[in-house]
Order: sequence, then C-alpha cells, then structure tokens
Amino acid sequence: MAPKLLVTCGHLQRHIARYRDEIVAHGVEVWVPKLDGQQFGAAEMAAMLAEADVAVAGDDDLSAPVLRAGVAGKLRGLVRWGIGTDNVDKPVATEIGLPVYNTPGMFSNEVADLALGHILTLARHLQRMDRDVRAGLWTRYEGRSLHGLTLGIVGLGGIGREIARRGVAFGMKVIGSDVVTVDPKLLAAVGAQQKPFEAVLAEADIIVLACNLTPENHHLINADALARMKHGVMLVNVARGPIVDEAALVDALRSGKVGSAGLDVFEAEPLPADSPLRAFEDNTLFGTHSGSSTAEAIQRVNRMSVDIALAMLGLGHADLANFNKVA
Ligand SMILES: NC(=O)c1ccc[n+]([C@@H]2O[C@H](COP(=O)([O-])OP(=O)(O)OC[C@H]3O[C@@H](n4cnc5c(N)ncnc54)[C@H](O)[C@@H]3O)[C@@H](O)[C@H]2O)c1
Ligand SMILES: O=C(O)[C@H](O)COP(=O)(O)O
Repeated sequence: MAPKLLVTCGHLQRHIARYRDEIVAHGVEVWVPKLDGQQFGAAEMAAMLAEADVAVAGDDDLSAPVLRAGVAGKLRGLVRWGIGTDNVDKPVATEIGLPVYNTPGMFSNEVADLALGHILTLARHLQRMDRDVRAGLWTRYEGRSLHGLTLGIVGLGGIGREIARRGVAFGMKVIGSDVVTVDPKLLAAVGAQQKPFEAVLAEADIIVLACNLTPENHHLINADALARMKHGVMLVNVARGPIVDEAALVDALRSGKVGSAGLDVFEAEPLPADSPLRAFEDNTLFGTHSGSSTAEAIQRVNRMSVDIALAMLGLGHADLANFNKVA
C-alpha cells in the first residue's frame, strides 16, 4: 500500500497543488484533510496520525497522547512547519522514537519585518490616522522619534538578531537578553549588546519579545516584569502569546505603564470576542499570528517541509542530516 503523507498545516494545504505530482511520482499518497478552524484538535490529530506514515503539521495538537496514538498506528515521522515547537511534546516524541523536524531560520527576516511594522505603526499612530482619514477626520498626531530610543529584545536568536539589525538601522540603541550567552560575533554583526533580562526591562523604551515558548517562559512578562519596565513602554510580541500574562498587560495598559502594545500572538488564538484587550483601540495593534506569512517565506518552508517528509520515507533528493531534528 502507498505510504500516506498527511498535511494538516494550512500553509502547505493551500499550496499543495504545487507539490502533489512530485509526491505522487514517488509512490506516496497525499492526504489533505479539510481544515475548518485554525488547527486540528487532539482527537482529530490522533485519529489521522495513526493512519499516516509521515505528516506535515502546523500549530495542531501534538501532545503526548496524540503522538502515542500516531506511533501505535503507522506514523514514522513528523515535520513541524515553522520554528516554534511548543505544541509538540518533544520528550515523549523522543521516548517513543518518533523523529520530529522543524524548519528554523527560514523566516527570521519576515518576522523581524513584522516587528518593525508594529513599532513604526504604534510610534507614529499610523492605525489611528488611517481610521480617522477614512472617517472624514484630519487629526495630526504627535508620535515618538525612534532615533535615540533604546530597543530591548528578549530572545537574541534568529528573529531577535534580525530585529536588532533593523533597530540599529533606525538609529536605536539595541540591547537584548537571552538565557544563553550569544556568540559576541553574531551580536556585533547586528549591533546588539547582550544584557541581563532585568536590565532590558529597566532600560528599554520599546521591548520586543522574540524568545521561544518553554514551560519556564510561560507568563515571563507578568505583573512583576511589567512593573520593572519604564512608564509608557511599548511592548511588541511576535513570539508566542502565553509568554505574556494578558490580564497583567490589560492592567498595565489601563494604568499607562504600558503605553502601547503590538501583539501578533495571543494567549488564545483567535483572540476571543470578549478579550479585555479589545477595549484598547488607540494604543494597540493586533495581528493574526502572521509573522511568517509572506508568499516567499511560505513557499520556502513548504518546499523544505515536503523535502523533509519525503526524506523521512527514504525518498526524494534531500538528506535528512541537513535538517533540524528536535526530537
Ligand atoms: N509570529 C509568528 O508568526 C512567528 C513566526 C516564527 C516564529 N515565531 C516564534 O518566535 C520564536 C523565536 O524564533 P527564532 O527563530 O528566533 O528562534 P531561536 O531558537 O533562534 O531563538 C530563540 C531565542 O530565545 C532564547 N530564549 C529562550 N528563553 C528566553 C528567555 N526567557 N529570555 C530571553 N531569551 C530566551 C533562546 O535561548 C534563543 O536564543 C519561535 O520559537 C516562535 O515561537 C513566531
Ligand atoms: O513558529 C512558527 O514558525 C510560526 O509561528 C508559524 O507557525 P504556525 O503559524 O504554524 O504556528
């Protein structure tokens, strides 16, 4: 029977026509289940993974019981489209011998561009001006000059360093924190200085979150961390929603401690209709977890995901050793 490649990731689903003939030519069946929401839940994923040989998944439920159900069936390998693997139970995948790959570094530029988009929009009130002009108003807002401000980046990995490079280009002093000591040559190349987390909180006028979500980073930005920031700080999150305690952020927006917030990601996605964050219309900018979403980046990562999936089946031209194994 032909091995099955399951595609639950929406980005690859939308462009699967580009790869279907190539995959089928390798004797592999392509299985693209209908994606009604943003991602598949545990029950659906468990049932599908058990019937698939390999899968390319997005932010779907890849918790322990789901992975165990997969390997109890036919599953031999998993590709997590993109960078973040916080939805994958990696220790369990390792324990049960399920190889899991991701595609790091494939859209650092794109996510960094998005972060700067948030910063520029909030600093110069672009979203308010656009809204006002459309409503027949001609309000002349007073923004902030970026030149001379201190940009603080939490997480100096691939995305964080690209944000740093852009910050320097805008004339900002760039500092950043990380839980590891980042190679000074990499930092020098982008003009960033590594400092302790506390110093970044205290010194930055704009703080961008670019770290990965781990159990330790859940609510890293809580009431205590917010209290240590400058009054009126701009907070931008292009990493993962649960890094920020949204209830504490709402309080900080209300008090003016946080002057503005750009959020591409949320604790619950899509953002619930009754989220108290919605009350802040003038000083927030919301995104749809779309940091990676450019045509170019999606095509790049789709190509790589298909290559990894085929290589896990021992097919195609790519060598698995060239890809990033996370479990
Ligand atoms: N908004 C989006 O659409 C989007 C797109 C891609 C990635 N992301 C998120 O961005 C994250 C970062 O991506 P990346 O490519 O830069 O990953 P990366 O692994 O290259 O860098 C992450 C860095 O964060 C550091 N870090 C971890 N915990 C930290 C903490 N408490 N304080 C400071 N630094 C900490 C790590 O040591 C690492 O250097 C991903 O894990 C993903 O969750 C979001
Ligand atoms: O971590 C990532 O690579 C990005 O957030 C994109 O992944 P997702 O949109 O599938 O969560």
